[in-house]
Amino acid sequence: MENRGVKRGIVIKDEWPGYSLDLFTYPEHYHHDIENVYIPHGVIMNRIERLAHYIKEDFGDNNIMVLCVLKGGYKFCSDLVEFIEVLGRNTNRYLETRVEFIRYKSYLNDQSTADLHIIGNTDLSFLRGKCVLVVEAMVDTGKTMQALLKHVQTFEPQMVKVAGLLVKRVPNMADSLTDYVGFEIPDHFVVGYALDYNEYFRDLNHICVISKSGKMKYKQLSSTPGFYRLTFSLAHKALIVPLHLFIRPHQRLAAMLTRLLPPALPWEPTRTIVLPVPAAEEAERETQVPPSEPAHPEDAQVAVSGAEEPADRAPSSRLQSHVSPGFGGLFLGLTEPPVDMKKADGVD
Ligand SMILES: O=P(O)(O)OC[C@H]1O[C@H](OP(=O)(O)OP(=O)(O)O)[C@H](O)[C@@H]1O
Ligand SMILES: Nc1nc2[nH]cnc2c(=O)[nH]1
Repeated sequence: MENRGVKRGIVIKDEWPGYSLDLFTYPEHYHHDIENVYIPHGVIMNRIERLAHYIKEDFGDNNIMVLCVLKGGYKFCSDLVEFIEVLGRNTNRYLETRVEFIRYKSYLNDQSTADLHIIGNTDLSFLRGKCVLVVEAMVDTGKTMQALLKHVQTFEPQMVKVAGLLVKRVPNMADSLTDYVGFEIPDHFVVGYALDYNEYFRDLNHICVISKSGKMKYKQLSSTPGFYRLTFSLAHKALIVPLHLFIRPHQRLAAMLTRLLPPALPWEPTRTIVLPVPAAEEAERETQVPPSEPAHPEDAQVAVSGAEEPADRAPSSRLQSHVSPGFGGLFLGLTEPPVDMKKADGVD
């Protein structure tokens, strides 16, 4: 099979207006949140089938170690692997596929942030000596893919290829990172087919351009501005350390004073605490690349803005919101969770 079009994929021109929403079915609740159907689900599927052919040709008789980049890549990966397996069943050359996952996160709203996190297991030693296919839904600035490929190479795989469903046409475009491209698209923020905007729209089957009102509706405010956060954190440390040393032995007095003092400061940076991760869940621990702040910004956003917490987050990240110890507790260094939370977590 001729591999023309595989490096750039189907090139969608800047002028492409997408299809009118009236022509397709989609979840009704997103009616005002998307501009158009940019790439219909059927077209996505057919393109993926074609990519499966290219990949099968290139990998020859080598088994494929698939590394799926979550969360955005989960639908693409699932459909791509399915097509590769179907091809295998219909020929006398069946390739074994094994699928592993890695989760990267860097976007808040429609902006790439300075914090690029690997969430979960960072040990990819299962890649050693293997023919690896990295599967990613979107290559935009290329920051995620560059970091991932650097990390992957440290585990000395035999070969690494990258399948990107969408590659964005932006200045300093990252097209050299991908070997198999579904579509090259203009610089629009697209959602659907597992691509999200603050965790919304992953359940949309088509790829669509998000509307202005959709952005407004699901926007998350950045947590306390950096300046206040830094000042607060320094002041907090300067006061807490000496106070903690003196008052900590008098727990009862401290608790009583806490009840008398006013609740949290209006600009308190976070109402989220990180619970200790039990040994069995150690593999779920969160790591940052490069190391910066310990908590995931997304989690702070949700807690501060009071937005609905995505259902999938709480159990995996072991983060739970609770009413903070407030002004008094802050200055007295009381950071234990309230009684009801301790019960919920089985702490005596
Ligand atoms: O090329 P880049 O500019 O780095 O952007 C690409 C990344 O952005 C999205 O992930 P996101 O950080 O939103 O996390 P998610 O996959 O969990 O939605 C997408 O799924 C890619 O992984
Ligand atoms: N959902 C979504 N995530 C992205 N990450 C980088 N670019 C995009 C985009 O256009 N849409």
